[in-house]
Amino acid sequence: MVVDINSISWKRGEDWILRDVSWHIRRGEHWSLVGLNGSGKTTLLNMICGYLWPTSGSVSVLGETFGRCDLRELRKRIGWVSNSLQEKLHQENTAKEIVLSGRFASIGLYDHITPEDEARAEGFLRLMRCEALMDRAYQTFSQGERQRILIARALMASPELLILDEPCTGLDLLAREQLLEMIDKIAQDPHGPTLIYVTHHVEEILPCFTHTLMLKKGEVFHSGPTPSALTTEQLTDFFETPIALKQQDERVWLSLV
Ligand SMILES: Nc1ncnc2c1ncn2[C@@H]1O[C@H](COP(=O)(O)OP(=O)(O)OP(=O)(O)O)[C@@H](O)[C@H]1O
Repeated sequence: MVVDINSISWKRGEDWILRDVSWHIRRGEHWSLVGLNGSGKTTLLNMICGYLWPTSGSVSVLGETFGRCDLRELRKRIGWVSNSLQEKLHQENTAKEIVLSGRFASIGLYDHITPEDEARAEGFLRLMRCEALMDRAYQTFSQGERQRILIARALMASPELLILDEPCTGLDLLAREQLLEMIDKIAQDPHGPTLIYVTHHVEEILPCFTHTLMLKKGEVFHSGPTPSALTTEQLTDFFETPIALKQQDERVWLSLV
């Protein structure tokens, strides 16, 4: 089991931020995590990475049960690509240095780099179609290029679980579709990580995301195979407004009715 979360709740003051959330992710599955602003997605991811502890319930990730494992070691096996990471990186580092730093989970490069590390970094930059950007400083990149470099950086650590936290935020249509194509390639790699793809936009849920967890006001609204989640009925209930749904290329496109 990649993620085994049983009935977790998290209370702050009088508010339940998460309530009775269970989530079971098996190897071979890739999940999308959908929720409106404030539904508890980031809180749930913080629990998976061991940065927050549930008030009740149990969390086990990659076979390690929280409370009985070394969280620092476990975190090395999990990649989390989020927009907040962008601000922490050294803006003057080149794309290649940023990717290489992922090998050591460091901000900046302090460790000894081997020719194999360099070759792997270049390979991931090629995979993310950034080979032409390798030697340019991070601060000069567009949002789409930054996201691709951050994903290459995360892959450098060979994570078993990779969380992509709203990677398409701020991307134009073309940049979004290009990034989704690359994410699809990562998902198709049988030796690649299990993916959790976090989004507000169901249009971004590719067919490679076999399962979907819909979180609403801190509770599981729906959890299961993606086709069972992305129906007119479910989405109308989820958004609390009538939704029209169009299927195209095994993706759904929404409009209000
Ligand atoms: N430490 C905290 N103390 C009190 N409330 C908190 C704390 N952390 C989060 N919350 C609240 O919990 C709710 C869920 O927050 P969370 O960031 O998990 O949502 P989210 O689904 O990631 O939202 P978004 O899509 O906007 O990023 C919000 O109402 C937030 O204000």
